[in-house]
Amino acid sequence: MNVTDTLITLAKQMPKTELHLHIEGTFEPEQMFAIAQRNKVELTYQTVEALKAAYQFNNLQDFLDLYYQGMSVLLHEVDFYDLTMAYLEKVNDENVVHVEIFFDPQGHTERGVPFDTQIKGIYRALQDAEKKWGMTTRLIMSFLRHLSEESAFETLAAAKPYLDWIDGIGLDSSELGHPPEKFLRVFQACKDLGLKVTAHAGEEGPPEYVWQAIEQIHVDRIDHGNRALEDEKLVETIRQKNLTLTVCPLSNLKLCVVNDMTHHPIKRMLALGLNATVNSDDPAYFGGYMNDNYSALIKGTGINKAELYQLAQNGITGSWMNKEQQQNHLKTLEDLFH
Ligand code: HPA
Ligand SMILES: [Zn+2]
Repeated sequence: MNVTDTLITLAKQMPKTELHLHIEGTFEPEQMFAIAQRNKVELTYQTVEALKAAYQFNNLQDFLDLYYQGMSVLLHEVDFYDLTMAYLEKVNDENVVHVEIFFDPQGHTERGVPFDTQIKGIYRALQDAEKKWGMTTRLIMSFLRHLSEESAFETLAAAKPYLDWIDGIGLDSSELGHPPEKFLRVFQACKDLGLKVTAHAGEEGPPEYVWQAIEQIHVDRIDHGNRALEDEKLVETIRQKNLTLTVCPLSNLKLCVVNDMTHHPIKRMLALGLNATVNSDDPAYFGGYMNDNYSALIKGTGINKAELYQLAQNGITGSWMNKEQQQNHLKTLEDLFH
């Protein structure tokens, strides 16, 4: 076997964590059509093939328009359960041992689907995965940044009875024009409740948005963070604070954040001492789950064995699983690599 194939095999075998995954972005067209039919909802696209053909994006907004359209067929608790379970089954087969899943409550409450319906379906699937496979899971409620801070506060109020099920808060959707500082007060309220905090920053938005996420929102993690590399002082700050970046290679390619996988900055991030991790973001839309993301990086950027090991380690140490579980997975990883 050549070096590339050996590394791809190793990437498949190693215990992996997924820290940046939107559950609504795992909606495979086949399942979307099946649930649409079950719920008697009309989709804009008539066939699975026509829908798949539309997955050509020039930027984040192009994708989001389809993403919100797709999730509109989710109406009942069982729909959220089925969606989540289908994803968990897939990644369990890929040796993913721990997942931290975002969901976008406002994408559903805005259409009249109650918060309770969504979270009950998602959480039941997470619990079943823990029972069935020993996978560990965390749930991250994300605010849509194109909506108001008031709407985020309403979402937090709806979540209050379920705080035991929610581990962290995220910030996603259209980044440009919606800086983190717009959500300063609501994130402070989340912190006061003891929730972890993360935010998408520096995917399309400027380094200034990453600064705001760190200095105003006081994030525990940064989702994407690609454009932080444009600012040396920011890189130094991220390193000093030991913040993890949840990087999404195939997403970056599909949304034209990078124009070619050979130009992906993940090797540079590692060389700069940043805690970069590999994640799939919205795998049904971007052409692949965890193993596909690792394969694409290995083929495109030529990451070596030491870098692959570092990425997997960062995924474990940057996760919100408990320390004992981290130690166990780090040991398994070490045994596999040495
Ligand atoms: O990649 C993303 N960026 C911002 N918002 C999102 N919502 C789902 N995926 C994304
Ligand atoms: Zn994302």
